[in-house]
Amino acid sequence: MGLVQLLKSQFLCHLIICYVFLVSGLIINLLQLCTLPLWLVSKQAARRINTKLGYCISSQMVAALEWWSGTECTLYTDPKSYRLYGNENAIVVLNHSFEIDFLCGWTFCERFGVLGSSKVLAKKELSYVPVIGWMWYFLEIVFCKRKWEEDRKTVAQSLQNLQDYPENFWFLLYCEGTRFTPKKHQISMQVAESKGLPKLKHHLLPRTKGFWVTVQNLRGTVAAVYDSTLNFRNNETPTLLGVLSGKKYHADLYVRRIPLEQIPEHEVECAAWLHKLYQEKDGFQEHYNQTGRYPGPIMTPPRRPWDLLNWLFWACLLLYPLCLLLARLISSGSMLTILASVALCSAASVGVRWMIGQTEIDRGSGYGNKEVPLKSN
Ligand SMILES: CC/C=C\C/C=C\C/C=C\C/C=C\C/C=C\C/C=C\CCC(=O)SCCNC(=O)CCNC(=O)[C@H](O)C(C)(C)COP(=O)(O)OP(=O)(O)OC[C@H]1O[C@@H](n2cnc3c(N)ncnc32)[C@H](O)[C@@H]1OP(=O)(O)O
Ligand SMILES: CCCCCCCC/C=C\CCCCCCCC(=O)OC[C@@H](O)COP(=O)(O)O
Repeated sequence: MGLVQLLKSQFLCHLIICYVFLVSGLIINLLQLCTLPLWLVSKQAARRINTKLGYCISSQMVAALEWWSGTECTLYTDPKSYRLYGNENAIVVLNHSFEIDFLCGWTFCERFGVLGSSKVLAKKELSYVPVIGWMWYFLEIVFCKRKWEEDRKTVAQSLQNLQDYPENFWFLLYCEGTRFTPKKHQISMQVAESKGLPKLKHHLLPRTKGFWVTVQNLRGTVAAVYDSTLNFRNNETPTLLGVLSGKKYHADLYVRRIPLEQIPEHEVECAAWLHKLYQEKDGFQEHYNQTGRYPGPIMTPPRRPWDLLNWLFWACLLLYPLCLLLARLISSGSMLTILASVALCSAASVGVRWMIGQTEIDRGSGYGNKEVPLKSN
């Protein structure tokens, strides 16, 4: 192990990165809260400011992936479509099998300049996660309870609010609705069978209602669907803790741009279209597993310095007072103050570990885990 790699694996480095993320994140959450009165005066100005503030948080995680772990992200796509990425609104459909798939998604957002404004249809539970979840309120992220009867109105309403969004955005949709596990896969394939649909090997059966309602409500606002299929080289199962420890991964993303006009308007046809799309995606994954690559040319955008500069800015701002505080603490010689500080740091570490746990599949929800009474087709 080289010296740099040894440094990256040190717990102290992880503590510093997490400290900067947590404290800067809470400061930014507070600044976001301060923009509330502005929403009444100028909604568009408030939105623009919040995309910048949001960028300051999410780009720290991207910087950890790109600059700290040195993970490489390769994009397979056609050059004609490539020119449009970042210059139009789009719905992104992505497979949901990896703990850091969202982070790779964010990395591409960063490289195409839409990180601050990126959107997702997220489970409601994530809105309670400090820093990221709180940031999302101000970025108008669409939350769902994964209970269609409750979601149908709220999701449609939140989507309609995006119709006059002042910046280009990508709206991410994980149609599988939950992360891939062998058990969830087995159950969803039973559902596929009962519906007379072909079985998928690498994906869960997509949930179609969220896709349909998104397409319906963003018609005229977004130009295309970016069908995106992600995989990692060497059968890696990347984790956020791995990234934090400086482990380098290699992500491959295959993107096809599908103009929105090609997607059927009627719900049943739209659902059938999505099922067909997932059958094709399954084929791409099989192709990847056999050949180690996706079809088409490689058009990888280079990483930009802004995420790193943002992290360095916050690190300088927050590490200096921390060092001063530590020096005073030690020189004070008060055992009580030192113990109280250690307790506070431990509590913060446990908090961050819990946040990281939100990305871990083993700690994932039970959604899609229950056998459903099947109606035969
Ligand atoms: C150039 C570069 C391009 C791309 C770069 C890539 C990406 C970057 C883009 C943007 C980045 C932005 C942000 C990223 C940051 C962070 C993201 C983090 C995480 C958030 C992700 C989540 O939280 S995922 C979970 C929430 N989302 C979803 O669930 C979406 C999908 N779900 C739906 O659409 C659902 O329909 C629903 C949620 C709207 C409602 O769910 P509900 O369960 O109530 O209803 P359903 O109708 O779906 O269920 C009943 C029907 O389903 C059938 N069924 C039953 N069991 C199963 C089963 N196990 N599997 C499949 N189907 C099942 C059942 O039979 C019913 O069928 P019907 O035919 O009767 O409808
Ligand atoms: C600069 C580095 C900072 C390191 C510290 C980072 C601390 C982590 C902070 C926030 C973590 C929250 C990120 C939320 C994104 C999680 C995305 C996700 O994968 O959600 C799962 C959801 O789709 C489906 O859930 P289930 O599979 O049903 O369960």
